[in-house]
Amino acid sequence: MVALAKPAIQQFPFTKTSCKTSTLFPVIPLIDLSKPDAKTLIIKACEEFGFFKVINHGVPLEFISRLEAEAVKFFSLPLPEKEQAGPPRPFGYGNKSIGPNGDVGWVEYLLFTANQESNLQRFVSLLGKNPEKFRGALNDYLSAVKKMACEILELMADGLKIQQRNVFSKLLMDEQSDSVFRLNHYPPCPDIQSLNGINNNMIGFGEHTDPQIISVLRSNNTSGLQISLRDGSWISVPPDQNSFFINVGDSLQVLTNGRFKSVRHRVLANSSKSRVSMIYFGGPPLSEKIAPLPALMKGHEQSLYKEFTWFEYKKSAYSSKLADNRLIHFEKIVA
Ligand SMILES: C=C1C[C@]23C[C@@]1(O)CC[C@H]2[C@@]12CC[C@H](O)[C@@](C)(C(=O)O1)[C@H]2[C@@H]3C(=O)O
Ligand SMILES: O=C(O)CCC(=O)C(=O)O
Ligand SMILES: [Fe+2]
Repeated sequence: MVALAKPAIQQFPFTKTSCKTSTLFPVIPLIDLSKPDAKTLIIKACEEFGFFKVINHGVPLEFISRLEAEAVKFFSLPLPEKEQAGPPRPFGYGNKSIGPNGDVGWVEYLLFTANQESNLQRFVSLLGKNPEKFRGALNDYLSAVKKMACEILELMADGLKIQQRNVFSKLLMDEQSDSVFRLNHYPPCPDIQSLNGINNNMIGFGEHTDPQIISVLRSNNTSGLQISLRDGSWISVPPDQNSFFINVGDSLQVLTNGRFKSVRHRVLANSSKSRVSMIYFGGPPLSEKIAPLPALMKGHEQSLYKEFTWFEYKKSAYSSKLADNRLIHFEKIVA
């Protein structure tokens, strides 16, 4: 008997619209970095959502549009040309396959190290006709976004009443910081409305938490990003091309002994518009011990986590599937 191959589109994961979605529409916390109440609101947002939107961020809009234009130019190249910049392990072009463990999404992407000195030498020359332009746009964007991420981390330390203001930001500022940058392109998804007579949403990027300390996300004006609330329901994040969205990562959850929660998020493909996003994942040096900060431990408070380095966490993360709860292996069993 000849087995019929599934139509290509059915090999992708879907969510049905009947999936639990929130009916209360809580508003995504909005932080104006120029206002004095920013640090208090950031703490509240990190505790309640692990996610917030930032305005008055200081990143020149010209840096954003220049990098977006370079990304769009690259993703418009014929597939064989883009594939010359792959595979994405550890850095380069990837298409549909996400990570090393069989996850797939309706997405193509470029992964870079965010360490600008070592960046790009190897594959920048493959990034289209004018790699210098790409490199310049990337470096300007990365410097400005890293500065903003550090400012936010310092406001967090301040808001948590930690004396050492740079306790988090120094991890990103370290020359050995293991930070990553990603450009994602979600092409418009073919019409899948009527598959099986149910409303389906194609998964662009499956649900997950980010393993690092902090992620700084910017997208064009196409919707798709959703975050999961504490009750497990999903809410859509209205896109805003002039703002940034901040995710608490797993490592920040541990550094705050669970006071901040890393946010579960995903991207649904859009049926008519393409989405382009750029995300800076601020991570510590590989040798850094990730453990609750002593300054945050009250009285006899115990660490909720076993001791580990970022290298150990990353190794474990990269052997997991996208949707897995990666922190569970590092939680202490408290009697
Ligand atoms: C399935 C995977 C992709 C990922 C590595 C992993 O094994 C689990 C974590 C994933 C993630 C999510 C946030 C970032 O996009 C990313 C670059 C990261 O650091 O962890 C991806 C990894 C990836 O795409 O390689
Ligand atoms: O592309 C997006 O908007 C989010 C992607 C994401 O969560 C990731 O790359 O880790
Ligand atoms: Fe993510």
